[in-house]
Amino acid sequence: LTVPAFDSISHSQIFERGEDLGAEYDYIVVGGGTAGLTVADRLTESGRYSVLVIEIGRYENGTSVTTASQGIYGFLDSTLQFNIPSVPQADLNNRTIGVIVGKVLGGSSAVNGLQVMRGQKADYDRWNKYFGGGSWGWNAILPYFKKAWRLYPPTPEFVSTNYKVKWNTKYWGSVGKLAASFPKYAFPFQNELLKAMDEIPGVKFAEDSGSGDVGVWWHPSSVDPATWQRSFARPAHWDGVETRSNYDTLVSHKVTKVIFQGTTAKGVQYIPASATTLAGARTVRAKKEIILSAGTIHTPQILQASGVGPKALLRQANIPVVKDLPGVGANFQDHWFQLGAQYTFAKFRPTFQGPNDLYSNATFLAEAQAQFAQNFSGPLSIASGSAAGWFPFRTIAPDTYKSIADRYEAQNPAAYLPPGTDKTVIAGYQAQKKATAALLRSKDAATYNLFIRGDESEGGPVYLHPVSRGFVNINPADPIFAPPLVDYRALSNPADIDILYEFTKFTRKFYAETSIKKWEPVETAPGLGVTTKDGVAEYMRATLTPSVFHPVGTASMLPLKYGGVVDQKLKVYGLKGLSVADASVMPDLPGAYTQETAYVIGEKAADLIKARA
Ligand SMILES: Cc1cc2nc3c(=O)[nH]c(=O)nc-3n(C[C@H](O)[C@H](O)[C@H](O)COP(=O)(O)OP(=O)(O)OC[C@H]3O[C@@H](n4cnc5c(N)ncnc54)[C@H](O)[C@@H]3O)c2cc1C
Repeated sequence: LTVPAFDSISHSQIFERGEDLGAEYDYIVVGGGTAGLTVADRLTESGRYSVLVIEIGRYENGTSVTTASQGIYGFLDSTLQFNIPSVPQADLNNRTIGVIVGKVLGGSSAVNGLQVMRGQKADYDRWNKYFGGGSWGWNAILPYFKKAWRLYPPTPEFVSTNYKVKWNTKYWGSVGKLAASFPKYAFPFQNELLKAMDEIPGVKFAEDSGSGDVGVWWHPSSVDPATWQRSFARPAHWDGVETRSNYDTLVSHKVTKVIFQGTTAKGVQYIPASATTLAGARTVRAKKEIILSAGTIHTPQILQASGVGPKALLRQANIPVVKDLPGVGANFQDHWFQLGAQYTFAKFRPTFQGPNDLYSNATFLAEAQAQFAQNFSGPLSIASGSAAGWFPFRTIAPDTYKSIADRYEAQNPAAYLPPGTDKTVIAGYQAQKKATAALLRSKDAATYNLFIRGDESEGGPVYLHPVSRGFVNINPADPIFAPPLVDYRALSNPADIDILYEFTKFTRKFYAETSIKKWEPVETAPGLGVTTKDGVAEYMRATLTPSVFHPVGTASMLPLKYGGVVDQKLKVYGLKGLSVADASVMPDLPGAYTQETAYVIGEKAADLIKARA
């Protein structure tokens, strides 16, 4: 076997031809992404087990993945992503949304916006409660956050020049392979916005972005402070493991299905990523377990293509049923944005400059480049952001939150799910509905996120817990080669409109009634003329984007009676030798962006798998 010289970085043995692989490994990890590379690293550490990772994307270490500044270069390189057109969104004027996830060794962690944060304690405790207890609550998984991430505290200068910068190392480890570090600069107008947030009744600054609290916080980015390059799954969990002869990686190959003997997963079938037929398909066997880590969009596709999913769909696609599991592909969720309420500030200049000056002002950019070249300081030390507000629904809608939560809770759970939804999936939605209604009434879980950059124009909020539910299914006409059918079903539940109407009113109040008003905010969208709920709804239908690239939920960790796909040990129900470790197992969204949690799923999965080895 030859190891091609991909570049000077040493790493797991990498192959580009299926012919070069062994016939059998202890474990096969499908998808070398955020959680997948974490699992594979931990399983190979002891040398006791052999592991093969199969990744559809390529090995890439160019500037599009390594550049951390501005946090956009991975996103801008379309060769590193899937960009799947969604099903036209019936309640969004039939608009189609691009479903973007990573397709490269390192997965979405190689192309994401590098923002590092975790959900609230209440989120992880809720995941446990669906089972009536267990080992996924906040206290149980905090050690995995610490294991995964090493925090590099902000510089004294950053702390002294910015508003209420707080962090607490007790929520972080010091040995984790992933670096979480703070920029060395914040745009001064960001501080104006933060001061204004501090004036909102009931809002506090959290002691750390990882403390599991709501409020306002400064958060680090996944940036290695030694090089100021992106810290992600590949450098953290794959580079530097060249001494492990028990660890092989096949890139540029797509897993088409899991092969079963009865109900035991025995191996996988795979083809070159560019193949358009199964003519050259090969198989490789797993002695112990196959771990699906292909992400929320592709894990359900692989399960269904393998005969694990809702039986009616499988029959329609002529796929023999290995296990009728109605929850596979259901319960699809993402954070939403582009919710209107966008602002520019008439008095921004001449006092301030903002992130957009890096694109529009050559002198400003040249100065920033000189500062960055000197010691990684200045505006280019920022990835895509460093502070935001995370507010409970009752904070933003103190007069209406109860009635909105009550009305939502009283809904018939089947009324807003796709026709024909299995009764277990409906029961799961009912359980989630109860939990989400409680969340809407709670002080401890955020629903509204106002992400601020300190720019002349600021966008609207992010919606952290949409109640509409979508699905990701195989295309029955071509389960393997056609992209999956992704339907966000955004705004299919009218309770989302009730909630988003409150978002719009609150955002307006924030700009009109706090000290930020001195910079003369001007609402550019939807415009102050749009005041009624119907008017806001119409605007949402025309503009809302039902994704911030945080898809979850399509292989949910929920009880079987709630349409679950995996149990709390991440094993697929009713099958042997098959588990899932990626964002698809999150039963519902955390009230924060998802990468920290995806890594934690990988860390915990590895321990669970080793414990049953
Ligand atoms: C553009 C973008 C910006 C984001 N910004 C942020 C942010 O700033 N902060 C934050 O916290 N989160 C962010 N996220 C979300 C976060 O990165 C993801 O939640 C997380 O990385 C998902 O991890 P995963 O392991 O579930 O999937 P992934 O990391 O996506 O891994 C799945 C892997 O499986 C591979 N694969 C798929 N199908 C197959 C197949 N058939 N055979 C073989 N391999 C396959 C894929 O190529 C991929 O490498 C962002 C995501 C994106 C896409």
